[in-house]
Order: sequence, then structure tokens, then C-alpha cells
Amino acid sequence: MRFGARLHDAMQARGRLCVGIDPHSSLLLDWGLGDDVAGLETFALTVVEAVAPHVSVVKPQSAFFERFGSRGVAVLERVIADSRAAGALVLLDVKRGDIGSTSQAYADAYLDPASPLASDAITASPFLGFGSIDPMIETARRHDAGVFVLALTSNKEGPEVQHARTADGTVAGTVLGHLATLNADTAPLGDFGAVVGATIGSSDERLDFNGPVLAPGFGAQGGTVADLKRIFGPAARHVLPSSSREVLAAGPNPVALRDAALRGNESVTGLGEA
Ligand SMILES: O=C(O)c1cc(=O)[nH]c(=O)n1[C@@H]1O[C@H](COP(=O)(O)O)[C@@H](O)[C@H]1O
Repeated sequence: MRFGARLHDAMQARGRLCVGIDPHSSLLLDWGLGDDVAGLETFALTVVEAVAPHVSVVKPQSAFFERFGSRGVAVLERVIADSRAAGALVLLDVKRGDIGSTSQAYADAYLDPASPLASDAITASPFLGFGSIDPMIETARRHDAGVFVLALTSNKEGPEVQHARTADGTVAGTVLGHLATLNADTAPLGDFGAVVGATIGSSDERLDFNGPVLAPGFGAQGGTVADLKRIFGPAARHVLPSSSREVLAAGPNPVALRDAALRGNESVTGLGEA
């Protein structure tokens, strides 16, 4: 089944909160763990066990695993496999973008089921030109996977690039336009998503492009349900609010972690039917 359809069903069955797995060094210490591979493994697998059976999507952030080299990446491989085995979709946050031939290698690394890091979807950066990520889009199509493309990010530096005007409108508007084309005539939901921060305040861009919207910045960065309703309007039904630190800070007790994820899920039911 195509990614958009799988995501749609998962959001209906398990709610729409995406839980980010970001093993910050400060969180490892707060949990009483060492800032080392053993601490990383305990942290990440505790989160997976507590949360992955209950939420629709988990989003491991690759950088926090890569900082421990190959042993950290081995932990990431287990996080991906165990989360999928528990029924959650895995959106691997790698924000990759490069010239086309290298984009193909990234696509093979993360979206080909034969890879040890194969995930349901990845985050991608279109700022080398949207066409540069075509190999990721085509590989995702071949393997029923998805791609979430950065459009209006949650960080304060984003507007410098994303609000810049071209002959066709803003850079972000161009990205969203490509996504609308890719998702045309796909029901119930397209396979190609955008990343739009919950912290951007408001936007004049067309956010209803028949695809899912990952909205990070919900929770620790200050984004609220009221912000999501204001920013997205009718497109709110396709939004996946994403929260990492706010949920992770509830650990290390697995029941507290699970309850934080369930509370987050409950808090965003007001965004409407997926
Ligand atoms: O693609 C992302 O997930 C992302 C895009 C964006 O615009 N802003 C953003 O914060 N993120 C990621 O979302 C997570 C936010 O974590 P918290 O602020 O702890 O909830 C981090 O993993 C970021 O890398």
C-alpha cells in the first residue's frame, strides 16, 4: 500500500502525533545515563518500547545517533526495525539534499527495503533545487515510501531563504507547488509531504497540497494547537504535529513516557479527522 494511504490509516487508528526520538546529550544525563553508546541504546530502545506500539509515527533524528559513529548507527538500525515491528511508521529525519546522482545514493540508503536503514519516509532538503531530490521521490514511489520536503522550517533563520522571492513566487511557495503536482489525484492522501514549523506564526502560502504536513516545533519550541489551527486552517486535517523533547523529558519511566505520548495525541484531536 502506498505511503500516503498507510499514513492516513495510521493517523486514524493511532492518532496524529509524531514522536521524535532525539537522544540529546542533556536528556541522556537527565535520565541518569552516560553520554555514550550504552546510554544511547538504553534511551532509544526505552522510548521505542514505550511509545512505538501507541503512536502512528516515530521520527528518529539521525544526527544524535551518528555522533557515536558506526555503533550509534547500529542503534539507529534497531530503532527503525523495532519501531516498525511495533506497528509505527518510521520517518527518518536526515534532511538530505545533494546533486541528483548523490541523492540517488541517499535514496538507496534510506528508502530501499534492502538497506539496513530502510524507513517508511525521510526528510529531504530541496534547497539545491527541487529537481535535485527527484531520485528520492522516484525511489519512494517504487517502494511505497514517502518524502517530507522542507518548506517553512521552525528555526528563526529559515525565512531568509524560504521567503525569498523568485519570478514564480516565494521559494517556499515553489516547493509547495511541486508537492501539489506530485500529489495530484492521489486519494486519500498524497505520498509527498512538506515540513512546516508549528512556530511560523502564519503563512500566505498554499498549505493544502493534498499531502501530509510534518509540523515540528510543537511543544519544546513553543508551538501550540491554537497555532496549528491558525497556520493551517482547513489543511490542519493533514498535519502531523511532531514533538521530541517534550515527550522524551517524561522518561526514563516507560509508563510516564507512554502517557506523555498519549496526552500529546489527545491534545491534537481538535485538528479534525485525518
Ligand atoms: O524536519 C524536522 O523534523 C524539523 C524541521 C524543522 O523545521 N524544525 C525542527 O525542529 N525539526 C526537527 O524536529 C525536532 C524538534 O525537536 P523538539 O523541539 O525537541 O520537539 C528536531 O529533531 C529537529 O531537527
